[in-house]
Amino acid sequence: MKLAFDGVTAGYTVVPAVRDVTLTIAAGEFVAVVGPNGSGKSTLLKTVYRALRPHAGTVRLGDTDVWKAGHREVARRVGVLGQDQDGGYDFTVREAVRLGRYPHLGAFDRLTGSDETVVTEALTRTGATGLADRPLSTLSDGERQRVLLARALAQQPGVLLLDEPTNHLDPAHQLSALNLVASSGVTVVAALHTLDLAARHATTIVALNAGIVAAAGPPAEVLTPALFREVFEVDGRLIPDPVDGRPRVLLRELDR
Ligand SMILES: Nc1ncnc2c1ncn2[C@@H]1O[C@H](COP(=O)(O)OP(=O)(O)OP(=O)(O)O)[C@@H](O)[C@H]1O
Repeated sequence: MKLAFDGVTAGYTVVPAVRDVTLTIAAGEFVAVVGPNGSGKSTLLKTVYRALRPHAGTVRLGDTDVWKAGHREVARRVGVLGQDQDGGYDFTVREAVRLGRYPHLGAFDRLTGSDETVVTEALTRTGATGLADRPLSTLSDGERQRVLLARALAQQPGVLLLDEPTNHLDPAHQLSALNLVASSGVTVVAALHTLDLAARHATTIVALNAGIVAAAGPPAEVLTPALFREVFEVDGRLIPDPVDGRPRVLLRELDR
């Protein structure tokens, strides 16, 4: 599903946290939103899942203005893996993942066999099958993050919003989680701090600096030495991976 921001300005006080963001994200793209702490990455995502109404501008999912559509319609189309989302601690893992199906059900509907198949598949794809009967409250941070990703996938959304989806994951699970969402065919917008993961997995990088889009485009066009210096205040460069040629990021402290 296509996602478009047109002149979006949003924030928590009179000072906007994101300013005049205009971006069109085609169906199936994997967009990594990168930027320093406080640059507005989470804020931009919140305008899509209706956690923060923009002061100005529109956010469109396909042809639907998300702030004019019903809450339920947006909840069906947008899957969210938020930052330190608790996910309902009294649930078992399987129950938590089942919640992903609820936006698709009517008020008195129950999950069907095909809903259960989707839940089982999401658990399998995220490597969480072995956790299915555990209470969510007993999981490690990384295990819980995988389960919440399973829930977002079980929702079969048109757009998947991921706010630092890998911050608790070990290296193998970081790579598998990003490969999984990249190959899902769903439009993905992920706020990522690890620039190497962003460069390797994203089709498009959006770099935010103090709430403004500093650059947007393919990794090799956006992640230039000048951008690393100006936006991230590091000495950075992109090099091809010696094994598969995909872009990798090398970072050093800036010589001042
Ligand atoms: N609930 C809030 N109330 C007031 N200000 C907020 C709130 N949430 C975020 N902000 C401010 O809005 C700005 C953008 O924050 P945001 O969380 O979008 O940044 P971010 O790029 O996701 O940061 P990080 O990399 O640290 O997670 C920051 O200046 C932040 O202090």
